[in-house]
This record gives sequence, C-alpha cells and structure tokens, in this order.
Amino acid sequence: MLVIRPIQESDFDALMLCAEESGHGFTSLPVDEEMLKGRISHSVESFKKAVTAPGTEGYLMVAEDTETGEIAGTTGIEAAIGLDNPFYSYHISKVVHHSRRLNVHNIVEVLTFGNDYTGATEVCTLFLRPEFRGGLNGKLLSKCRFLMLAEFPERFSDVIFAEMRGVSDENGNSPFWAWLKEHFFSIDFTLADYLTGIGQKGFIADLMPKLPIYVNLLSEEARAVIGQVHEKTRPALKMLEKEGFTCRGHVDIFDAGPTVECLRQNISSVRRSFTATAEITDHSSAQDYLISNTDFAGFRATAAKIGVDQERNRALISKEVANALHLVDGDSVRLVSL
Ligand SMILES: CC(C)(COP(=O)(O)OP(=O)(O)OC[C@H]1O[C@@H](n2cnc3c(N)ncnc32)[C@H](O)[C@@H]1OP(=O)(O)O)[C@@H](O)C(=O)NCCC(=O)NCCSC(=O)CCC(=O)O
Repeated sequence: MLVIRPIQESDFDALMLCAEESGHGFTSLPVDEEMLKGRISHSVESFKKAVTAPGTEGYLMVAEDTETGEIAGTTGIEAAIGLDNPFYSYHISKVVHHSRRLNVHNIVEVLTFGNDYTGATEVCTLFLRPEFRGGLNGKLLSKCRFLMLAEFPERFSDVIFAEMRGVSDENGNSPFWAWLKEHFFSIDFTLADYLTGIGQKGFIADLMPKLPIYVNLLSEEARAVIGQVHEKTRPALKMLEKEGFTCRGHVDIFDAGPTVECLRQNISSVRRSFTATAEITDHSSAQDYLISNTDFAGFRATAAKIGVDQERNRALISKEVANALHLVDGDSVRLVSL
C-alpha cells in the first residue's frame, strides 16, 4: 500500500533518485544536492509552521510503500508563489488588425510577459516512479493535495494552478526555447531550466523580451508547441482537467507548456470530499476512496476500499488503513470517492 506523508530529511537519497528519473524539463526537481536539501528543509519547516494565511510555505510529500519502505514518488504544493522570487508566465491574447478599406481582417496572437499568478497556490512536483505507475497510485499522488486544500483552506489561496511540462525531446531540447535562445539568450534550455529550478531566475528578468511577441513571427516549430504538454505529462494534465482545471491562456516562459487553473472551491475533489468519524472494523465495501487523516503536520493519505455509513457519518476502515494513516477509533478523516 502507498501512503502519502510529508517528506523528511532522511528521504534525501530517494528524492535525488526521483530527480534523476524525472528527466529534462521537470523544473521543480533539478539534480542538485543543495537545492533538493533546501526543498526538504523548507518543507519540514513549512509543515511545522502555524499559518493563518498562505505565504512562502512549500509542502513536499512522498509516497511510501508501507511494505518495503521504498519511496514511489513525490507530490507538492507551494502555498503562494511569487512572494519572495518573481514568478513569470506568458499570456496569450488576441489582437485584431483590421482595414475596412482594404477588406483585410487579421486576428493575430500575442504573448505578453507577466507575473499574473503572484499569490496563487501551485500544485507541483508530481512524479511517480515508472514501476509504480497505473492502478490508483497516480490518482493518489495528484488528488491527495485536494483533500489537504479542502481540510486546511486557510493555508492556501483561492486560485490553484499548475504549470504543465511542455514539449522537449529526450536530450532536453525545446522548440520554443530554441527560438527564444536564437533571438534573446545564448544558453541551452537545460541550463535555463536548471537555473530556474535552483531559484537563480535573475537572468530571466535581465534577458527575456519584455515587449509583447507576435506569435506569427515565431518559427513554425516554436508555434506548434505553444500550449502543448510533454507526452509523459499527459496523465497529469488529464487528472487535473477532470478536477475542473482549465488553461486560461497562460504558458510557461521557457517551453510554452500550458498553465491550468481552478478556483479552490470549484475543484471536484474539494467539493465532493467530506469528513467522517473513523471506525476500525472489517467491512465488505468494494468502493475505492481517497482518504486522509486531518492532522496537518502528520498528514497522511492513501487510496483504499472504505465503507461509508452515511446515517452515522462513519468511515469503516480496515486495521491496515488505520495503521497507515495513524488513526485510532473516533478520529476524524476526510475522504472522496475515486
Ligand atoms: C503524472 C503521473 C504521476 C500519473 O501517474 P500514472 O501514469 O500512474 O497515471 P494513470 O492513473 O495511469 O493516468 C491518469 C489518467 O490519465 C489518463 N492517461 C494516461 N495516459 C494518457 C495519455 N497519454 N493521454 C491522455 N490521458 C492519459 C489515464 O487514462 C487516467 O485517466 P482516468 O482518470 O480517466 O482513469 C505519472 O504519469 C508521472 O510521474 N509522469 C511523469 C512525470 C510528469 O510529467 N509529471 C507531471 C509534471 S507537471 C507537474 O508536476 C504539475 C502538475 C501537478 O502537480 O499535478
């Protein structure tokens, strides 16, 4: 059984393995010891912090196999981005060039550089090691964050978004970046992505084109990938779309991958989740649920078959699930059907 829990300092080697396996373009997990250690300690501090409004907290969690102790993947939430480091994106908008006299009506798209998501909550760092993919594991990693958003709303913004990895090849070359590089930068996408991942984003402000860019002036290859996701990221996008996330015209400034967003209260799993009292008992329910405890610092979530007694507002859970979530009879749990 996989259980989600906050990352600990002792998970460093496993986090490094996830960083290595996640490959190019996975900005939030660069293969960089100092940065990964920094992310772990920042998360440990964030989980301990008493919070009444979202700030610079970053919550990083891992999925642990309860039988082997192996770490299967990562999942994260940044409470409010852009407060200490600027967060950039391009917004795609339309401009009409019209001449009645010549009977010409051209609709062109323009990319505008900005910081529109400043203060919003980002769900991020979703990675499941290949041997653990399929079944309910990916859904557990992605959706456990929505149980957290529902249970602890004061820690998060009203707007939740995710930056989806854009198109790049197996060597890390991005067609969008190739165009930007040719005209504005002289460094490779992998280096730009790495510098961003380790928080050294100053070069963006220095070198990025600040004036709007007409999309029809970009190379055909660059235009073709605007708003497209990396093939390995399609399942992640599908899960967010099913929750109600949509792209409202923002794309990543390096690989042009889409940014998707949803109001917290409109996320399907936030809306559908409910709390109940845990009752540890044998049951015969065949319904899969995502279930978490309601302890923030000791947050734990898993996917399991749960019996729900609506009249008594009880969640009937097996001993194994109770142990995985550190629950005793009578504890409060939050759950949502899968
Ligand atoms: C994203 C995960 C964790 C998902 O795990 P799994 O692959 O086991 O998921 P799954 O349950 O098999 O699939 C989830 C849903 O996607 C559908 N699906 C599967 N393959 C698909 C494809 N090629 N195109 C479209 N949909 C697809 C499945 O049918 C299922 O839909 P149904 O629900 O209908 O059954 C994994 O694939 C992964 O680690 N990918 C590589 C890393 C990555 O690119 N991560 C995202 C980076 S971007 C990021 O981190 C921000 C986003 C975020 O944090 O959420």
